Amino acid sequence: MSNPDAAAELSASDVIPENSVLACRNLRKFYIQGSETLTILHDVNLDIGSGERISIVGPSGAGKTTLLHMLGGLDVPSQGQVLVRGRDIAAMNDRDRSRLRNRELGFVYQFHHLLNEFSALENTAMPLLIAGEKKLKAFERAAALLDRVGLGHRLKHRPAQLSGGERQRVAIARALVNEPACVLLDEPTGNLDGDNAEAVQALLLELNKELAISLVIVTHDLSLAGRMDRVLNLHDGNLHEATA
Ligand SMILES: Nc1ncnc2c1ncn2[C@@H]1O[C@H](COP(=O)(O)OP(=O)(O)OP(=O)(O)O)[C@@H](O)[C@H]1O
Repeated sequence: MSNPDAAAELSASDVIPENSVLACRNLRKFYIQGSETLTILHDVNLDIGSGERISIVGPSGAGKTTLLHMLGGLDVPSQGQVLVRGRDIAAMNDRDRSRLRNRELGFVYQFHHLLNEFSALENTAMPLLIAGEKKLKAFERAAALLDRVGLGHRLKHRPAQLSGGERQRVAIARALVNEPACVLLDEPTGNLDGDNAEAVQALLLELNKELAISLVIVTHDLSLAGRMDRVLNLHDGNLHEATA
């Protein structure tokens, strides 16, 4: 039975909403450099609901990528919790963290990070193959997703044989292939020209609607940021709702 006194001691920020796919509580990140402590994130609290789209903006060096890496379990916080569907990814061992990351999260970076020696199809199927899915099923699902992002005619092309916009669409297909709850994107349009950036933005919004996948986008592109449900500004190590 739950203890009502213990529950009363919880502050509002301790409560994780029921539809939370990704949350952090009292997140801090600092680096010790000699006798100095460089604090990047002071006390960040965040809740991302199912299908919700948020963008994180802020000046260069504010700690946006640091925060994204922490939310995705790619880096560990100095203090605080990162909760993926209510489970603290920061407190897990490497193996459990990788598993949870592979199952629940997808990643898209400014530079596509595709493997040059593999085709678009193989790159897209990779997270499923790593998770132990059978080859045939992994390739079927990857082909369907590549078709969905408009690259059904480029399955066998390697990254060097694709345009920048096409490479980014492969990276998006790869991020979605394991049907994650949330995709974390770091400047997904930062390396694209206007038309390609616009096409990738539109694609992300369509996929978010279709698949109810939450999106967390770090960007300097205010047009992309403005198309999210919430825009959060990272400033002086804290997140603030940006006012329109
Ligand atoms: N390993 C490290 N040791 C010390 N300082 C670090 C380390 N990694 C990052 N930093 C510092 O943390 C700060 C935040 O970096 P981060 O890349 O998160 O910023 P950002 O907001 O994403 O910047 P940009 O918009 O330019 O990409 C920077 O000042 C950086 O120098």
